[in-house]
Amino acid sequence: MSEIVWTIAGSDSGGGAGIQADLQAMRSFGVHGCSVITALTAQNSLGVEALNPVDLAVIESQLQALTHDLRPQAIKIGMLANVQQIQLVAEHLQYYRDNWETPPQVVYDPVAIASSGDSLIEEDAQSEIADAIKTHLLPLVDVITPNVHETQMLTGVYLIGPDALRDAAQRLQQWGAKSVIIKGGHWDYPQGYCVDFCRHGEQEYWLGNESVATPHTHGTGCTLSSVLASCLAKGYPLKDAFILGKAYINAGLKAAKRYGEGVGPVAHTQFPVNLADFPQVIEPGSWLGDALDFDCDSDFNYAAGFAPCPERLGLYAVVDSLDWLALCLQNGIKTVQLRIKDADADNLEQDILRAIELGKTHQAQVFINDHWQLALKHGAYGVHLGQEDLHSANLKEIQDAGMRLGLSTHGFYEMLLAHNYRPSYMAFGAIYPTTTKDMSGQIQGLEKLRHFVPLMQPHYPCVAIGGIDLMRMAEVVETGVGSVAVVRAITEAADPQAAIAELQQAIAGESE
Ligand SMILES: Cc1ncc(COP(=O)(O)OP(=O)(O)O)c(N)n1
Ligand SMILES: Cc1nc(C(=O)O)sc1CCOP(=O)(O)O
Ligand SMILES: [Mg+2]
Repeated sequence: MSEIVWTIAGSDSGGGAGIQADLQAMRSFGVHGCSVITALTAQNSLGVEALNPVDLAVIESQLQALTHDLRPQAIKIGMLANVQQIQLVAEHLQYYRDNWETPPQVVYDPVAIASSGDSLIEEDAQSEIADAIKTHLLPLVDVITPNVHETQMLTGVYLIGPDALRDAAQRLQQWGAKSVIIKGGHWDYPQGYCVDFCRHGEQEYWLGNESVATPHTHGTGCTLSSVLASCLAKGYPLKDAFILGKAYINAGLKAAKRYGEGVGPVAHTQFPVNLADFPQVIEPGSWLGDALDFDCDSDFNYAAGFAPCPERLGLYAVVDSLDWLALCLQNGIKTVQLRIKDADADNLEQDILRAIELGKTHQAQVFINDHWQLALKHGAYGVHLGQEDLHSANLKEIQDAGMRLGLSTHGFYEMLLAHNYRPSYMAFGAIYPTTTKDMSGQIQGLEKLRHFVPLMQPHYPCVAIGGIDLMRMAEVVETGVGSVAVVRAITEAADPQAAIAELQQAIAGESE
């Protein structure tokens, strides 16, 4: 646990929200949480009995103490009770931005209304508070996470449908927030579903799942923003943090219990491990996409459920020529991919045809990268596609031909997007830095592989790829992954035949 995250928020005497929820969520994600308390709310499960903002000097002293020693990678901001508190926190954020070598990422949950329906800001100052948030705080915020009421309060946009959410998010971005996550917990659109929206720069992400039927939802907003801050502190991209936040909340709602006579707290569990807790990535063409009126490319041929391949693919060689492919097959590798990146290569079709024939001769699984039309034309065992290919390839034809489909993923969001298609296998990369391909910003590491494998391997053969060599094979195979794909470990080996034998042995030895 080396990352530090601060929460600047109110204390909830009832123990379900505010600082009390934030620190529990941070612990679940393995970061060290520090607190700056802005208000001592007197709350229980029935409502807010008193607000009690903390003096500015007391907030200042907490911030100073943490600044002197425990500098954070991310800050979660929750309840700020008045305009003066907003200004003070904004001054500090500006200072960190101007003076620290690596300023923290800032996640702001603009807490205004508790789940009991009670206001958490000084009510007679609502409009000044909204103005101060827009003027002082939003320009310093990386992610703002309002619920439907808070979005309407801040933007004046009435959230009647997806376009209204887009419009509201853009307004919040115009005031300075880099990214916006609008929580759909109170939205109930489509009925019985919980849909959340993220606008990150110009990019949009929509996640949805059936609403969890429980009245015990106290602290969900605080918890989500704390998970986001924790994941950002650990270097996760926002779209992955968004997925994990939703999954953690879903698990917490399912496990939530009654404490007191009113709204109980969302439970705090662990880093999400059950696929059933994860949300669905909503895409155009899907049922939820249609319900939300998403535009769909007319030539998009959505298909899900592809022919199976062996549960464990073992050593998987990815090569760029017929000669390498033949050498791998002759040396006993049973899964090989022909990855020719030059679409105008001489003899491209001829090489693909020959690769498919060689695969049949050796009773091996030969996958063709990218060139799905030629793979279809010549009856390949399978194709390997990237996520960017999903809307251009004719998935229906690939499925109808009984051809296997392998899909690349880079992180939790792409993993769930790939899951929508029920492919024949799923690849996770890049596990380590590699020089074969520019994978900057997409290095997953072993810790994430350890999460991906138990989530997906019960459903698909899983493949680890990127920077893997003989030295690293043992720790990769230890994650339980059933297949390891390599390029340079074979093609740049001094003795490729010996390297293949050693790699095969390392996989077999470790998975025994
Ligand atoms: C087994 C395996 N995993 C991932 C990839 C990468 O595929 P993609 O994202 O389509 O990128 P390119 O290989 O086309 O550069 C792969 N080829 N094989
Ligand atoms: C082709 C490829 N795809 C990756 C992904 O993560 O999607 S990593 C990668 C390169 C793998 O090469 P090497 O074994 O030489 O590191
Ligand atoms: Mg590709």
